[in-house]
Amino acid sequence: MERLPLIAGNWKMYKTVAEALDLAQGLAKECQGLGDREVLICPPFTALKPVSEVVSNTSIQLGAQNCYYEDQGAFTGEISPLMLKDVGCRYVILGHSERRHIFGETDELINKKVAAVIRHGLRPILCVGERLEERESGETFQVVKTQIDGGLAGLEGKDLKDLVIAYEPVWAIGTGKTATPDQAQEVHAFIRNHLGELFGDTLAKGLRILYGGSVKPDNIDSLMAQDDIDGVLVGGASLKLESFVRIVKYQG
Ligand SMILES: O=C(CO)COP(=O)(O)O
Repeated sequence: MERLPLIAGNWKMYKTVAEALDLAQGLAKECQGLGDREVLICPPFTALKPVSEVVSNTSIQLGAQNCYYEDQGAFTGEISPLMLKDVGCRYVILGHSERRHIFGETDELINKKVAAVIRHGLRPILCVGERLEERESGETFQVVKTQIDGGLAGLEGKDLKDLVIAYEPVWAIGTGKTATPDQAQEVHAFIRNHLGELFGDTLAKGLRILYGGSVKPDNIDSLMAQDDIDGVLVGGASLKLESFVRIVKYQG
């Protein structure tokens, strides 16, 4: 099944509104006419609305980096899926390893967020990935399986047609150590196979699985050449116009 490649930038806690607008405007110009891939940017909450105005008439999609699972209420400091939709978001990154490990998010909490995002017609990007010590002790597949089973608990195949999974080995994030294309492909194939066991092969073959962790202009082409790598989730290299444009315009 044809899967439209998705090249996503996770801007993390970087960029003022003025800086975000500047980058979004540059990207809008550079990404014209790219019909065979989808480009997504995920700015911080404060820049979503202004950036949305820049990208709304372009092919660039807008996403958020997190959200809460209730629609509204006394949840100081939180943002709901409803609010994200209101400012033009189509995607929401959930369960990023920084949310799991710095902010203590559990599979159970992430599962509630995934369900809420789907309920509102937004597309979740569920992040999974092992830590270095887990890889070294041979637990990679088990960790990834547990995160997928936990994150998708209670959901049915019919809810998941717009689900995106991002495999981001924690040891490769922000470290300059990319998983080799073969290492990434091995885990992506495992994830697709496991999704097939849970929801059937037809669905699993249509879902996009992104790789994240030190994706750069010099490794994008070999990553995208792998059968089960359907796109990337880029941190550091998505913050500069030149490097992100090179990644968006991967050869393959
Ligand atoms: O966490 C990431 C994307 O979500 C990856 O970050 P880096 O590309 O900076 O390693």
